[in-house]
Amino acid sequence: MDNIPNLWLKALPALKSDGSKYNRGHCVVLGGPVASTGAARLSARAALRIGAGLVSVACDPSSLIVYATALQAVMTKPVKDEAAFAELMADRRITAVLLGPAAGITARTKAFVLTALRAGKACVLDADALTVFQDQPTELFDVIRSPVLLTPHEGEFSRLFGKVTDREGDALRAAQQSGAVVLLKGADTVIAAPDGRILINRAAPPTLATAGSGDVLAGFAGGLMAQGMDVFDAACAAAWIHAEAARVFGPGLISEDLSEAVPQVLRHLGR
Ligand SMILES: NC(=O)C1=CN([C@@H]2O[C@H](COP(=O)(O)OP(=O)(O)OC[C@H]3O[C@@H](n4cnc5c(N)ncnc54)[C@H](OP(=O)(O)O)[C@@H]3O)[C@@H](O)[C@H]2O)[C@@H](O)CC1
Ligand SMILES: Nc1ncnc2c1ncn2[C@@H]1O[C@H](COP(=O)(O)OP(=O)(O)O)[C@@H](O)[C@H]1O
Repeated sequence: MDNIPNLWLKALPALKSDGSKYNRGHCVVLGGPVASTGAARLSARAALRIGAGLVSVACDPSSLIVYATALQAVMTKPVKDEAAFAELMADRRITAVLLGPAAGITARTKAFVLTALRAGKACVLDADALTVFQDQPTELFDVIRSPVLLTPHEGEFSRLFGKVTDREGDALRAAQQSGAVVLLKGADTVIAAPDGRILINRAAPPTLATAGSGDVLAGFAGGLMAQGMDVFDAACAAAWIHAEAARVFGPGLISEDLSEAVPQVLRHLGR
């Protein structure tokens, strides 16, 4: 079935007139090292634009100066090691965590993913947060109990689940195997849930084939999940809004433009 707004529009977070930023959720994005901060910044801005009340980049103290200088509404949380990240994850006001964009294929990234999952957080795992489990994917699947969204492109998908031969069947099998919602990116994006739900986001503009657009998509999903949206609905809404933002912006799109087109897309959706 095609991914159309009527399928998730009622679940899209709506503002309460007497609400505060704390009612809109807090999304934490894991930041990469000092030379690779752009991807997490794109994700964090996307999470904020889609409506999360607070967004923080959790980063190593060695890269703090870059994030702190570059970010404005997005906050920073220095975390020097796994224990500090576990302490951050114990904050019940943090309602979603996004890990992976340019995080690094390192033991630290793997440990932080496992820590967020063991804390029971709603998580979006993208890019390096998937690749770090390529030698033993069951190490990841075994700790998935909370609402989790995996957002691989075909290269990342093949590292965890094997080569893609049938995009819909493979995404569904991956969701059932991992216990997570799987969003398999591509010109047509497949979103599959462990319970058998599956939608295809068709006809996204090819202008999305640009560096960092997947980081923005992960940020949209994380921002929606932080607001309490069901993980499958959040994945479908994020994929649709991502494509629509590209359509609205038109030619010459770079990843930075996607978040800036979100207000227009939300207005058209009646938000
Ligand atoms: N601004 C920033 O800071 C940005 C930082 N970024 C960060 O860079 C890091 C590396 O991420 P990455 O995705 O570029 O590389 P990687 O994980 O090696 O996989 C690529 C290999 O997989 C394969 N492949 C198959 N199908 C594919 C497909 N549909 N789309 C893409 N690849 C596909 C293909 O193999 P081939 O088919 O060529 O043999 C290809 O060689 C990661 O941390 C990411 O977050 C980026 O987000 C960009 C913006
Ligand atoms: N030809 C295309 N047409 C439509 N959408 C595309 C096309 N190529 C890629 N995309 C979309 O662009 C995004 C690319 O994400 P990803 O591969 O993770 O890139 P990055 O790592 O640079 O962020 C995905 O949402 C994917 O579905």
